[in-house]
Amino acid sequence: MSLLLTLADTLSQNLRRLDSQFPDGTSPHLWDARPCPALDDVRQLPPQEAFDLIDKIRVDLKAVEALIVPSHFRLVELGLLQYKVAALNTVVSLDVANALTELGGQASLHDLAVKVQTNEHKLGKVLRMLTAEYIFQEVSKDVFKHSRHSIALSGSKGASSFMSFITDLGMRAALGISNDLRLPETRDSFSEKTAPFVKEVSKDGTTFFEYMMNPDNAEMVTLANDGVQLTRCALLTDYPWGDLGDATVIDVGCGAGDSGIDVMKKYPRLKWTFQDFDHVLKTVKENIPDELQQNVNDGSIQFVQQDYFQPNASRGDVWYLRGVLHEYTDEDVVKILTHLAAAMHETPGSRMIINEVFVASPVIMPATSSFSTSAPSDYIPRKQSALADMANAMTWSTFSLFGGKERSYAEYQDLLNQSGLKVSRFYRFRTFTVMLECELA
Ligand SMILES: C[S@@+](CC[C@H](N)C(=O)[O-])C[C@H]1O[C@@H](n2cnc3c(N)ncnc32)[C@H](O)[C@@H]1O
Repeated sequence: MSLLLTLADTLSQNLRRLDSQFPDGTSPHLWDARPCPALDDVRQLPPQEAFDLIDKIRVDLKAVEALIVPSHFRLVELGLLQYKVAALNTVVSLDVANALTELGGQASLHDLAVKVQTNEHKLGKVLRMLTAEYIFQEVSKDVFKHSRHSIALSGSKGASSFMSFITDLGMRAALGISNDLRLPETRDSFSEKTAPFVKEVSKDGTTFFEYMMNPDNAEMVTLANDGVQLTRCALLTDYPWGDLGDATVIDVGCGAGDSGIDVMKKYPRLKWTFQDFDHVLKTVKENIPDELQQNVNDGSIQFVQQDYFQPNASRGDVWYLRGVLHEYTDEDVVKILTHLAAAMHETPGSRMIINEVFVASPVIMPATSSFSTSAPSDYIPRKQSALADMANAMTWSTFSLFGGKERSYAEYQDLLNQSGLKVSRFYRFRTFTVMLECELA
């Protein structure tokens, strides 16, 4: 059977299986200007089987595209993707989604252009870049209407602020990636000081972290919080926090402490030690909500100033590192992990949990397989972030702005082994992050 027919059969089967995952009348819609309840609420996750099917279907749909599009068009189209990004950036900065809502959810191009004060012809071209992605829809010539995805850009708490960040500052930083890999002074660097943001955007040595902390750019912190929502529900749901009972979790390099706070709200029996520098802990203390104040008063929540490059003073059952290790070179990661392994020796049975984005291979084709007639979705590796393509894009986004090094499962395994630890379990979340559980070797 040809690859085209294999894909036709596999997609047909998987789409039918996916449809059966949605109870009657809840199958995803596209044209109605409202979110799809089963998929578009960041506070809930689709069932595991539906999530896996969606991942597979997307890989096979890309294969169909790659199969039927001539190489010269395929490559040029990929090279022109910046115009999609620019279109998204334009509708966000002109606030087209809210304008369309105010015009009743459907409007002529003329009325829309008048409302957002731009040129009608250019706006039409921008909108059509997006209707091709089913963001907005053209319902008759030059008449545009909201779709399920464009409605997400409207409202004061819509996706638009995060979109404006990744399509503007993110795009500018991304332009520095090829030079970063090419130039001898940056190609082996994972430092925030040489990150593409510094070279392409700030140009005066200001790092992205310093830029974020500048009170003039206060909106950056809110934006970062919007990004967090893409992974938070999976962090709370796909790791068995409830099985930890009343264990003590040490939140190493806790930052604002938001993930620990959310975990404790859901699992109030847990004891929690926030570790970071004093000035950071001050903010964490301010962030503790009323419902957890009693845990502070009775000592179930503690705040400990701790440099993770020094021997660790705390004792605990679960050592939690979220978004910490990707900031460091391999040598520094081994230093941090070795100190933590020494502390874990003080509490028999303790474990470490590492929450990161893992570098992922969208598809790995064994050279000996009958791949030419199998669907690529049968070759998605499991020990990595799900949504591989999105996960990898996220790693580039982080690197372009902050520097640092996101790693694969095998790379983490190697660093853990060098530090006296070993992987005990792997949790592939229903998002692009994972949890790696480890114990003393
Ligand atoms: C990328 S943030 C991660 C924050 C948090 N875990 C989260 O998930 O949002 C890294 C944190 O590590 C802290 N940090 C940096 N160097 C440190 C060190 N040597 N010892 C302890 N904490 C450190 C920073 O202050 C920052 O809050």
